[in-house]
Amino acid sequence: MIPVSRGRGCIVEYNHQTCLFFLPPYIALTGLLVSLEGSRGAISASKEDLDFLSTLLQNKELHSIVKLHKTLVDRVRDDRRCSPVLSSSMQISLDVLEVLMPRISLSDTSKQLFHLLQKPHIQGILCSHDAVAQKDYLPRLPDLPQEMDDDEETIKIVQLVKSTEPLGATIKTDEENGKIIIARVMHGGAADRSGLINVGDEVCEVNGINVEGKSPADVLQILQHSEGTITFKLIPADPKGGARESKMKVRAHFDFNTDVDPYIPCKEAGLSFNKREILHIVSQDDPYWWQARKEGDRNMRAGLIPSKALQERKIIHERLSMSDHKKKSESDDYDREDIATYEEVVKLYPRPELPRPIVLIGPPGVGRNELKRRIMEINPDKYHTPVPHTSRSPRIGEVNGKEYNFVSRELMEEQIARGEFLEFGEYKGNLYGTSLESVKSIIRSGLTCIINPHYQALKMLRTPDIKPYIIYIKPPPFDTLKSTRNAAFAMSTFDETNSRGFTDDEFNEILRSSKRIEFLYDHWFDETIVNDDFKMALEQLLEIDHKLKTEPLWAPAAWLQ
Ligand SMILES: Nc1ncnc2c1ncn2[C@@H]1O[C@H](COP(=O)(O)OP(=O)(O)OP(=O)(O)O)[C@@H](O)[C@H]1O
Repeated sequence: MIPVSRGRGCIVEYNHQTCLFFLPPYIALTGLLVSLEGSRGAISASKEDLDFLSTLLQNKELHSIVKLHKTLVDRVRDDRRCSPVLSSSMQISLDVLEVLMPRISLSDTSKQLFHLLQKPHIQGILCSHDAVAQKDYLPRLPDLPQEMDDDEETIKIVQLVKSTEPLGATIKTDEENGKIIIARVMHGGAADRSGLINVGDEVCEVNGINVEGKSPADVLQILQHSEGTITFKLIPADPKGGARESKMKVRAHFDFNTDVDPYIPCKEAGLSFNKREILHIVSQDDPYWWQARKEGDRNMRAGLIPSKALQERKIIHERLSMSDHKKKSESDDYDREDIATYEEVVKLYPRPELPRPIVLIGPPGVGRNELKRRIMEINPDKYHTPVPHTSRSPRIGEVNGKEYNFVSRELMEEQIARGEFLEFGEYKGNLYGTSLESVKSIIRSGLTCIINPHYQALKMLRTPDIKPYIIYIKPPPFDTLKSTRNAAFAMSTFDETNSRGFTDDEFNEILRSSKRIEFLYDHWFDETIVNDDFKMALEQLLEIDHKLKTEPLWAPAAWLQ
């Protein structure tokens, strides 16, 4: 008779006596081997089979697997050892990356760790760990009431302990049958964490009060007046399993105030935010109202925000009504193609070998050139600006590639037609321009490229192969603009000879043009510097550049795809 093992016990027929050992499986393996060797003569099997079995039972790998299995089984049994030590390993890894960033050049180990932590599969494991670890089943609830309806199979009774935290679910009247149903469950809220309340569940009773025929406002009143435990009697919707939380992060391109929004289905469930804030979209299940959290917000409950489609509709509607009220010339701006709502973003880590170029955008005359000139003067080995191209002939003393790249008019026209120039123009019969390739070659050289192109060049620059960091140089209000420029005897850039100060009309023109640039492009600005005090503006620019080289910063997700 060949020994057999069943489950964790082990039945061994040995000398026609049946013994039942409840031994750890790996010890049982040894027992089997002993019994096999001791009863070879009594077993009616070929020597070949017995040798095979004996070798198998001695196999080290088999012993290791059985041992591993036992360890896992023991751990799963022991609840305390299974609970996660933390649920924010992803955030910790990001913190570690930030700490490591300025130190990667110090040792190979920190460099290795820095690269390892950025690997998608490591981040994937950490994310999955946190998702599992964050499943919070607290608070512990009292026992369920004894009495149950006859049709108890279709009813579920959910008890939640009332706290200061909102329930995190909204209700509505079902249009077809007039019943109260769960309309939304906010991700991370108390209802969601309970895992017991789902969208579509029909509410029959709240704290023993039948809600049939009542309005959502009546039910809300019951909830507000209840103390301690809230008991819901629900008819479950089709159980489809909880929706998984999305990991999408977006930058908002508009302000949203839940208190003044006329369309939001439940103000209390809304999430107000400001333009440029980073939002973590946790659910897009509803076509009109997404659920989101603010990035870095410790409050785990998500709030309602308008979906991209809803916000686009709002913007189109606003533009149409504005253009109805304005003359054509005034409404031109509102024809801009971009309908900026949300942009998906990811954190972009600095790459010392490929520094991101700094692009200074602003109205002509605001001081971009002066800022660029001064930052290059302070650190000429670090910052470079592209050498422009021209079709004019070199003057005495001018060197090709230094003041200008001198090219023929035909070649420059061909390159312009192929879209290879960021910007170009004609002055006194000669073409001048900055090529995209000249920007790329500075990036490749490891230097920081700094440029101050016309704002129309932004579209061409904002691409994955350039990854620009766009800084908007904003003029201060009229009085400050005028007083700072006059005090510095600033030369007007509107005057071709550059030999006089700015006029009031020119200051107004700077402000007008800044409004237009903001309207058209402010969703692309990574940062804004108000150029009132020049020294402070320069300091801010240097700080931004330091941040750009040492910190992971949000950038369009499309750049990494
Ligand atoms: N904060 C400031 N305070 C005083 N003067 C300033 C300040 N910033 C710039 N200026 C002066 O304003 C003038 C115009 O600046 P600059 O040439 O840099 O403008 P710009 O934005 O490059 O305009 P353009 O694109 O038309 O050349 C210069 O004389 C500059 O020294």
